[in-house]
Amino acid sequence: MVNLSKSFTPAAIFLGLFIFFFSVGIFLKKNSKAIYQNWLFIGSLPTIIRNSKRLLKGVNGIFISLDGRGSFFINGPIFSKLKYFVTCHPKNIEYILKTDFDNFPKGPDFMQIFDPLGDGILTVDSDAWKVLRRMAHTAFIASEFKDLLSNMSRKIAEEQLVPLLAHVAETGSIIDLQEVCARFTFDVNMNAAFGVHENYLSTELPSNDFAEATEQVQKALLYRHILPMFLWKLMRVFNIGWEKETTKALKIIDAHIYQLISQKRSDLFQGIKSFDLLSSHIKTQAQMVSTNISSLPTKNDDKFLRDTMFSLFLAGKDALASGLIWFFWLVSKTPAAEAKIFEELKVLYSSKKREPPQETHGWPYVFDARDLSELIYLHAAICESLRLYPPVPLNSKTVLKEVVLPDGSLVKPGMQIIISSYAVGRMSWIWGEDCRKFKPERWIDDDGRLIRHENMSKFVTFNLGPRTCLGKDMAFTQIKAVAAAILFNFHVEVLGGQVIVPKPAITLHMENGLKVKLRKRVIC
Ligand code: HEM
Repeated sequence: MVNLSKSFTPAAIFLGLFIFFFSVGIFLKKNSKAIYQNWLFIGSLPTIIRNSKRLLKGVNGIFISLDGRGSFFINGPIFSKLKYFVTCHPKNIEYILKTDFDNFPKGPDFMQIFDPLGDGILTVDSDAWKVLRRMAHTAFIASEFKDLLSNMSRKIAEEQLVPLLAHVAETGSIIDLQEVCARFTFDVNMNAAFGVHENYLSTELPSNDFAEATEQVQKALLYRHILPMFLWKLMRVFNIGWEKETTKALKIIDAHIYQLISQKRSDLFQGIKSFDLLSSHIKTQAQMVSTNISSLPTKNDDKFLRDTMFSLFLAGKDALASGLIWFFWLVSKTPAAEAKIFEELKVLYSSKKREPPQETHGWPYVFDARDLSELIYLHAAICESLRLYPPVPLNSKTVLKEVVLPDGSLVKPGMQIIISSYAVGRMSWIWGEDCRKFKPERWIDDDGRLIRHENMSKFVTFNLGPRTCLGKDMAFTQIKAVAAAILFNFHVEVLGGQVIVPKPAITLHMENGLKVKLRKRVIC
């Protein structure tokens, strides 16, 4: 079994500062009864650092103790800019993400933390974002792109995923399903973004420099969120710790992406047709430049394409892998839900079997993603798992103008707003007393139709408003394809005794992976 998560050691400078700040904090403790501790001078830095591994549960615990208030403030050190307003209140969230959208940009600090992504769609605000959003939207809604996605997910499931899992089942070995999902989404997103097939998911579980460099960058992004900016910038200047590793990783990433752009330009020049996101962006960029529609970020240079494509690639890859792994875990713990998903797939399988011309439907059977789009219970189960384990559990915004939010909280310029989608799904006053239960039925009405909580502010997994996730349809297509390929062909047995906890990261992964054994299913 390959384990991609290499250990990550914070630099000594960080430890030294932490011990110093923590001791001073004990001495100057302001309010020992506070649920979360705010220390004079150093604010909540020790608490944040100490709890960084359990940040989500910690924040969730605070919300539970606030008994329906849904918001709280938390201070950073006075010498830093860390002043947070944390909320899971649906009305606040709707106001911030939708109603008063322009007042809550991501802000310059976000851009600095995420500078490995350059001026891509995930980092920029205002006019620059609008141009990128338009370009990406054009690419995502193209029917050729949608076809590319369903054909490719079927191909990867048929030629890589199922053969790998069949091998695991035959040999009786144990596999980390989280790693399998990560490799699947890497291949899918390389195809979708760049139109290339890396074969990262294959029986040999090969290494891949680009995949590993990407993972390194994501780790750095997490620590940049936790530490004061001056500290990680200092580490970058002195080229130490994870900043040193990040610089190395970025060289690998840049070299690979620039090579892919150059190859794509040459293919397009030769008239070779492709419908991936890079091809679409190269074409739109050329049109915009030639018609002078906008000179903003659409300069005809490769740096623009590098930033755009790396951002799109990252936006999809990790969220998708995270969505998949929590889904499998929740389903494995809920046999009744698993049985209903299987029954639904069996009905679909039988209807396909009757269709002329007869195909050879022996084991394994891989569904066409387009056929899966109508399955109600599967869709509901995916929504339910995304509610409990939103792949992007925290979202941050800044404040331009002082404003009173719907719950009465006053937020001021300079404050950082943290929206906890993780907590939204776990509050009884939002989702009812059984909010912690995995219950796909809550998404289905009495007539057996899907309830579209997706459009309401209590389901913020894909964001709300103008910056709603552009890959939502793609996410459902891919999760359904993998769920059907695995659950229809295999019994998944999650090994007992595993500690399943979220890993500290920007996206919600499992700290220790998910070790499983597989058995072939008999389909009759
Ligand atoms: C289960 C899977 C996914 C979830 C839960 C998810 C969730 C989100 C969330 C919460 C945001 C807002 C982030 C922010 O404002 O900082 C976002 C933005 C975005 N997502 Fe997804 N995402 C998923 C999959 C995908 C996929 C497969 C793609 C395809 C590339 C994608 C593309 C994007 C893009 C381009 C944005 C930026 C939108 C903008 O700022 O205008 N996402 N997503």
